[in-house]
Amino acid sequence: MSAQREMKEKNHWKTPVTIIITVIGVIVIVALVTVAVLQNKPLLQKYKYGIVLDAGSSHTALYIYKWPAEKDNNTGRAEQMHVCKVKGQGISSYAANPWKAGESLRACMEEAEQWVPGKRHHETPLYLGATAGMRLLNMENSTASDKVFQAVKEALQSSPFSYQGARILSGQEEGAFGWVTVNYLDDRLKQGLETTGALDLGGASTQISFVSDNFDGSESPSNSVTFRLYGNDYNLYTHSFLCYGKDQALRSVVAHQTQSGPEKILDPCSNPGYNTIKNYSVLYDSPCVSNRKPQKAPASFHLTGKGNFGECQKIVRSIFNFTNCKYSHCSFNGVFQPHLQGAFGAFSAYYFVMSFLNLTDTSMPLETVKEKLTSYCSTPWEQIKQQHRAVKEKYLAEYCFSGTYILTLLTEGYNFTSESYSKIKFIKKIKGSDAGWTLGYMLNLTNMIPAEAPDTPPLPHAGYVSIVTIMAILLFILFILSLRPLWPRCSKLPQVV
Ligand SMILES: Nc1ccn([C@@H]2O[C@H](COP(=O)(O)OP(=O)(O)OP(=O)(O)O)[C@@H](O)[C@H]2O)c(=O)n1
Ligand SMILES: [Ca+2]
Repeated sequence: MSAQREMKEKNHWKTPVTIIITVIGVIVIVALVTVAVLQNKPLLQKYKYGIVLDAGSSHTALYIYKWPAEKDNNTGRAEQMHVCKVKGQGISSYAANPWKAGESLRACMEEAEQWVPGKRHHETPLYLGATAGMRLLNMENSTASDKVFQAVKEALQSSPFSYQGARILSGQEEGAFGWVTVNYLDDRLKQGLETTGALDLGGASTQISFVSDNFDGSESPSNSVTFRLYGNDYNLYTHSFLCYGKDQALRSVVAHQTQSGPEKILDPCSNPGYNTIKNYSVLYDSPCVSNRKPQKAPASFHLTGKGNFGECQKIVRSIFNFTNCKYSHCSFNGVFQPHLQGAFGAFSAYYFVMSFLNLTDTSMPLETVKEKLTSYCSTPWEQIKQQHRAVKEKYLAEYCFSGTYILTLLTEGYNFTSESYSKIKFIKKIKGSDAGWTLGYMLNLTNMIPAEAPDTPPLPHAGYVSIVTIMAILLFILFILSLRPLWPRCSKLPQVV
């Protein structure tokens, strides 16, 4: 008897009504989950591209960036895809042959055509930003600078990309966009984290940019740049020192030693045994030193290395003016600077020089840094050349000066102490992209960093799909239960009390 009842109870699950309900239910669940998955599935990754040419004083580099094409992809970050170093010197060096400045860019422009997919060429923005080399040329000879720009524009316009302009960046822009790059790549902006300061050392100018709690811009408005990024307000302190890039600073240091127009100098910033002949007119052919050209001087002078860090530092110090500060605090040359705050990323020549000298470890006490520089500077030139055969002689000859200059600029110019010095990181790249102003410049011009934080979906995609699936199954079970009165013989089922 009980076996018979059991059979019947089992059989009622096979009645047509229940079978139809089950089939419809399964179809509904499958449909719901499919819609949820398809609707929210990230589309096949497509990329957009952007190109920025960094026309620096010593060289030009072409950067290609790429980022996921979907606008609402909040996880996508623009990243460097490729960099092409333009052969030869910076565009300002072509003042006498402007068309050559345009020609010099062609090889990298052709390389860029290979990197960016053909169908994206016409929609890929192309920018050129020139920095301190062109600022100086523009000051010295604006006609020549205009001609260089004309040649450069023609070369860029003849490419298949969407040319958006070529211009000289102001020092503030150069500093601020370097800061944006560093903090964007570190994801500090999106997450509203404490920001990292940016230290950029170029050939002709140097920039310092950081956020300081006791800087609101009122004391020196020209050093203030404000941003609203991802819903956060930033009041950035930034300053660019023209003529304090490494090449122009070296000019000043040599100019300091040639004020009387001598035929030979014993230079403490060059290694012992280093010998070269320098031309007076070449040395003084820069607005950074031209007003100091000795009245009476031969055509050239002999420079012989002495290799003495202490003496070199004395001369380096002399190119900074530490008197006359009309503000509460100054760095040098009467320029306002608030108290240093937080961590700093130091890139471009800071990195080239300090990595060559094995001095990127900033936990090293400043005294040890000095000792290492003292030892490097006093190493004979022949020995240096033998130890670094792969390094260009031009760079090699300058590392004693460059190391001394960097240490002096940081500790005496910007007032980094042993404690704050340890918060500097000498960096070249962050997550595969070069630190520098170019990425920040492009992000700004393409409006890629929103002022307000984008609305993020409350759930990640997988969580969303799981919840929809569970809900659909629950709804189905409830639906089945609600049909209980229709179940044949259900009323005869034993009641659970
Ligand atoms: N491996 C390298 C590459 C470059 N340099 C030197 O580093 C300095 C700065 O280079 P860079 O940052 O590229 O300067 P620019 O952008 O050309 O100059 P600026 O920003 O002032 O326009 C130059 O003196 C260059 O000779 C170096 O010592 N070692
Ligand atoms: Ca630069």
